[in-house]
Amino acid sequence: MSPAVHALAYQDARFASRADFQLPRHRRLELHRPGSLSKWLQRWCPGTLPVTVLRQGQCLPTPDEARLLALKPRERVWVREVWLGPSEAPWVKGRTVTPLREMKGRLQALRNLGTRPLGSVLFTGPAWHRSAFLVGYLLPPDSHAHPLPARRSIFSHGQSRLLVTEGFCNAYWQRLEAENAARPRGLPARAGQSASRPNVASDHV
Ligand SMILES: C=C(O[C@@H]1C=C(C(=O)O)C=C[C@H]1O)C(=O)O
Repeated sequence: MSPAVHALAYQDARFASRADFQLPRHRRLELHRPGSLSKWLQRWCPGTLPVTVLRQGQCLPTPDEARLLALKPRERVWVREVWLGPSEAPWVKGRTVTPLREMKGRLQALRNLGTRPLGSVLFTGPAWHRSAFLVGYLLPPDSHAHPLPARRSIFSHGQSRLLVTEGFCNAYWQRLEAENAARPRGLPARAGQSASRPNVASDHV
């Protein structure tokens, strides 16, 4: 699957936290992995983690984002959409949304992130508070693309909030499951193994 197909398929995908959410237990647990996801993915890359920026800039939020961030009607946000992992078969689709009016001070630096992963800002320097994960699916507007198991949480610091949504592609599950199968029994990959700062809080999004 080329990134272009992915980009079209999952742009502005709706997040659905569904009552019929069904995943094998190990995948469900994986969605709650604490710490920096980009750092976790980094171990699969010999050099730097490939980050493909699909778009970055101002737009209107999706209805579910507006609701979660309690935005005013038609209030604009700054959005960044990326693929993390090899461009021919990316592992994770990331979408970060912050209300424009909250994009002050240190958050201005987000505009210059480029292909550095967001995790390099969120998990180093001053502590961000991270809400508990909401898990579900990313439902693409294009019905030919399949839903991705996904999670989202809000990072907050002072008056600033970032809603980060991460959708996990087949290539991610395949790689992880191959790795687990190769590991001696009783030694599962430990949640938070790669976390520089767990940064997990108890309140729900
Ligand atoms: C939130 C993190 O950042 C990751 C990096 C992103 C980016 O560079 O835009 C987006 C989503 C995340 O998966 C993380 O590393 O945990």
